[in-house]
Amino acid sequence: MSSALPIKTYTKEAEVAVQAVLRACHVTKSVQDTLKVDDKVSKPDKSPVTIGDLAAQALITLHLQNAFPEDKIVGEEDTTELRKNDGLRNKVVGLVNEGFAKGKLGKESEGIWGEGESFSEDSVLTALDLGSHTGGPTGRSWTIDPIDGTLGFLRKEQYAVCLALIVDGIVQLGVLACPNLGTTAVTDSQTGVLFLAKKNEGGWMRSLKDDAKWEKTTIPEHPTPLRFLESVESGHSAHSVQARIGELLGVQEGTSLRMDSQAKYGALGRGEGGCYLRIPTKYIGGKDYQEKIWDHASGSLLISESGGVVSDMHGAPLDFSRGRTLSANEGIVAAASGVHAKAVESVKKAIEEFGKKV
Ligand SMILES: Nc1ncnc2c1ncn2[C@@H]1O[C@H](COP(=O)(O)OS(=O)(=O)O)[C@@H](OP(=O)(O)O)[C@H]1O
Ligand SMILES: [Mg+2]
Ligand SMILES: [Mg+2]
Ligand SMILES: [Mg+2]
Repeated sequence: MSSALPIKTYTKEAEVAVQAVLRACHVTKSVQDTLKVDDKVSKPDKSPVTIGDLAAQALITLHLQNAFPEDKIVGEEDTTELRKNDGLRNKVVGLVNEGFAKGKLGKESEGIWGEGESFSEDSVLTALDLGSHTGGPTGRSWTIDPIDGTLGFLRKEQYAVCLALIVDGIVQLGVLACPNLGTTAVTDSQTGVLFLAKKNEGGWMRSLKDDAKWEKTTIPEHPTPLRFLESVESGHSAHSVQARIGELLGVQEGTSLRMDSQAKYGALGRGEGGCYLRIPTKYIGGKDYQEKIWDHASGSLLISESGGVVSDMHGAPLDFSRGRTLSANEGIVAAASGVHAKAVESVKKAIEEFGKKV
């Protein structure tokens, strides 16, 4: 198992969450290396889902179900595609069982729950169906994004396996694994990084590859050079507005770091960049979109626990108590403490310039 966890409360939850995410990464890594055309389908909203997303969510849920049977699950994926596609279903069940196969994970899995267990098709489907909980302001629920940045995963670029515990609407614990992120910089050799955050206790990271020591994550007050982090997909955030915000903030031209997934929060959390912007495309004529809680729970906690500030684009705190989406919020501004206020101000100015009042 992973080296002793650095936190004092919610330790069992963190241990189970880290184990589940490590197993899920084992599966997503092997899927990313060998993905075939028919291992991917389109969901009704036209976004892609792969056998890796489905297997990882089932596998994480099986861990949670075993350790915390009363807890609710808010997962991105469901069984719609699997129930109508035999080939996909068989592959996903096979992958879940590969994830649990004895010895597969090496030293890290020795003696942990589930090693060598085998799960039936029924238990895999039931586990995935558990993810349909509505969330909300009371009780304990886990939110899972089994592959965040599926488009990046398909391009063999950045993606993240994300799991967070929300108690009475507040994110208490976040685990974020970025299998293709360099350990010291976004651009270094890609060994993968595991991030952990616990409300009021801090943020940490360690290499995903080995059982390395946890190091604290910290965001300097004024990172230099100031760069901003943004999505790769132009359909997911308004790049043109973000470029203007960058100018207003004094970001040098050509220094934005584009990467898929909550890997952006991971990079920011350890001091790279300085400002993560997510301005909705509706401000440049795109469709309205509500952010999903699984896309921000782990990452936003990592930022606030590493000395940064996270809000929506108007400066309001993110409200995870509203259900499956951040329906009380619009867009995201996550930044170093010395940058955040000016970033929110610049958002307002840039949006006004783009002709829409906020
Ligand atoms: N229209 C629109 N606007 C904003 N956000 C959207 C939109 N459509 C999808 N999504 C969500 O974006 C998640 C991945 O986006 P990222 O910005 O992290 O990465 S990317 O570079 O855009 O791929 C992606 O997460 P995954 O589905 O887990 O890949 C979606 O939840
Ligand atoms: Mg998706
Ligand atoms: Mg996502
Ligand atoms: Mg996803």
